[in-house]
Amino acid sequence: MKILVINAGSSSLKYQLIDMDSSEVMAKGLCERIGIDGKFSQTAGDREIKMDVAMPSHAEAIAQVISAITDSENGCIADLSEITAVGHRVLHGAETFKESVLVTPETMAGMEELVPFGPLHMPGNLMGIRACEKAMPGVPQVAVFDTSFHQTMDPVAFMYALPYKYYEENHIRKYGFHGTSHKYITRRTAEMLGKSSGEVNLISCHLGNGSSICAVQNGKCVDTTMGFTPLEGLIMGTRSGNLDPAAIFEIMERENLTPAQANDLLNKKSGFLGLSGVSSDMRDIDAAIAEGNTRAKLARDMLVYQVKKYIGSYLAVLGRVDAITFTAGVGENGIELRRDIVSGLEHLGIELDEKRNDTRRCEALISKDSSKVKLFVIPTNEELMIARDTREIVEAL
Ligand SMILES: Nc1ncnc2c1ncn2[C@@H]1O[C@H](COP(=O)(O)OP(=O)(O)O)[C@@H](O)[C@H]1O
Ligand SMILES: CC(=O)OP(=O)(O)O
Ligand SMILES: [Mg+2]
Repeated sequence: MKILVINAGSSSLKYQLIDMDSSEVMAKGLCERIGIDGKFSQTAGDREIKMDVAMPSHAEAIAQVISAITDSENGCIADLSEITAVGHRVLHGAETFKESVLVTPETMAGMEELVPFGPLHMPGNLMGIRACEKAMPGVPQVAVFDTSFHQTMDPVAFMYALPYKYYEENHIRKYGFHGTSHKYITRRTAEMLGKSSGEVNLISCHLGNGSSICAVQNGKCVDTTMGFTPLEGLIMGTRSGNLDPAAIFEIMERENLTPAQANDLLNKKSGFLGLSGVSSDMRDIDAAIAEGNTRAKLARDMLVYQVKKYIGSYLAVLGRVDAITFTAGVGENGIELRRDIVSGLEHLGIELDEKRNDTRRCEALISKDSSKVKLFVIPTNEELMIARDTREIVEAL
């Protein structure tokens, strides 16, 4: 069974074509700068494609993906009919979709209603589904939600202390995101500890362009840092993370901003980019720090401080913690960042092994043998999780 997995972001689209029988990733690629100019790359075995392609919307990106995987020279399948099903990452399931679902006219209508809950991601997610429907009519498609893994949170963790009617009537509450990644990290961490998922307590740190931390008890999410949207929690590439809402009312009044402009300010102009004035990208932040940029250093120090603070609070929530796992672009590559996050936590049984920590982008135990809490780096694999859910739903049809 060959499954195409589409992970559509606000301005990018990652994809993998996976042969589920052999677990082989037949092709893997990335469409970047959708809506700006358009850059495309794909690897299929030892064959590579890299080119500039105009991609005004996600529809052109999907067309490019299809053309690349079926390319006679550098592709990996002769015809689209080889694809059994398509799995899509969808940002927001809210309280409507607690688990992955088959895409039907009804579920599609339900997802349309959630666009206001995820204005940066949902339009691209849904456009990706529609474009695949058009290119592969009749091929089953499955939606896998970033929110699903967090559905096990208790109301004490997910409620906001707003007038209750906003929860009852408008479903305003914490949902949490990166759930597919946190679920994968939970499973892999359990495997590395020689435990079943249901036995493991961990703190999963997904630190990328978007970042979130998840507290997992007996394999289930009990709390997470992102909220109603992926804006809450940690400082991120362009997102502010937590702040006093009164601060934004003050700015809105002062600069006469509309709610949409304020949303844009917090989601796209804040975080590392807004603080440093340099970039949203951690590699650029590191380079700026090396040149003595104090605002870039402040942004990085804030991330370290905030992750440390959440680790402390989730240790309190969980009681026993078997492991802390780092994943995503910054978590997998940030050797010094990981060191700084866990330094000073030795009294809590968290002991980093500096030599083991000298690793990037591969699975590794990075704590000392004497460390009560094990520390791991595990590259995330959202695409594999999406493919597995897709197979399960399609096989049950
Ligand atoms: N070698 C590296 N060292 C430090 N940070 C890195 C490295 N490689 C990638 N990153 C950072 O990872 C982030 C992107 O993470 P990623 O998980 O790919 O993001 P997303 O999926 O949210 O787009 C960027 O800030 C990037 O700078
Ligand atoms: C939910 C979210 O923030 O996703 P990403 O990290 O891909 O931006
Ligand atoms: Mg990501």
